Amino acid sequence: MPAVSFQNVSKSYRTARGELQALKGVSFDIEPGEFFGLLGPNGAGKTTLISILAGLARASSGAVRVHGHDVRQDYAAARRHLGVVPQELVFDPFFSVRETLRIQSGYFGIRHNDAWIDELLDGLGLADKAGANMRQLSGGMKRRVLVAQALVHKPPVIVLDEPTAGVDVELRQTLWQFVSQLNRQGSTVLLTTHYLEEAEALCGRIAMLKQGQVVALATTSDLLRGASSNVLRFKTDDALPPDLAAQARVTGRVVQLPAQNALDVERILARVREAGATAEDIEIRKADLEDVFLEVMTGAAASTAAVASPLPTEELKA
Ligand SMILES: Nc1ncnc2c1ncn2[C@@H]1O[C@H](COP(=O)(O)OP(=O)(O)OP(=O)(O)O)[C@@H](O)[C@H]1O
Repeated sequence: MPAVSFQNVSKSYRTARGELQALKGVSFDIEPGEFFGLLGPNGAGKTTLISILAGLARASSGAVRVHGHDVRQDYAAARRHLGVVPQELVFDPFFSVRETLRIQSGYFGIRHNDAWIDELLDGLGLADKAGANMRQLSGGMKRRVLVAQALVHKPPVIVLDEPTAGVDVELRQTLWQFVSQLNRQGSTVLLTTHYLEEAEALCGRIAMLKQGQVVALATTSDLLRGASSNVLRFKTDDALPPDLAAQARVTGRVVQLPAQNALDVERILARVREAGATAEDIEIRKADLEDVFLEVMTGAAASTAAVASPLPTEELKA
């Protein structure tokens, strides 16, 4: 039985400008023990999908199950199997860290949870803050408590919605060490993030959402293999010819272009020279998840076999 199952999930919102379809028939399963990444640009529908999974929003149609429990018909059982770390920090400022975690345990009917609470505090680098009031904690510390709070009932499925947005390197490392350890011990992890480096390092399988639809669903290594295998990187102050500009990832002076082989590299550099531009600091590197993501989002990867797409190519290009 899958740990999480999304079956043909659609969601529309009524807005002042009419109906907005945030999710359009999303289907995929996450198996127990997977570290699964859900990626997509702003507005793709990631938070909507997670809100439906957590029972905070209702799907317009389709079904979502957690360890076989329907999130609507069998809400309490589904919720018990889930530990959701939300994006936003909301706490009662008057309780201490330990009290906050005891209260949360109480919501799940768990008493005498201090041994596990201590393990959580230790694992998340919060041991010396157990007695501190929530209002005395820094933003990063509060975020750690949010993670601990989601895990008080030892849920088999951990859902992290952009847990590292705006947090420092130390917290990221603590968080990933702890979550990876829980994953190695059998927990299923569903992660949404805009940090593609983190997703590449952590996730075994990835789904990419675009405008409410799954446009790629494959193991991380298959996604990387399916991408243009190399990237040509150089710096320039000059304008690129329009055909190259359309494919390029440009950050300030740095231009990055997919290049399969040496012939591609020569062809691109010749085109740059012909356009009267000068390329400096030329490098060739292996494609990473960010390159794959950009290829998928611009439709270029729709034809690559390794990107197991549930949609026909025509739909992807539309
Ligand atoms: N309560 C709501 N009412 C109306 N429209 C909404 C509501 N919540 C989300 N949307 C719209 O649904 C679409 C999907 O939004 P969602 O927040 O799920 O995207 P996301 O992938 O999580 O984006 P981000 O990366 O910015 O968090 C967007 O167009 C958004 O404006």
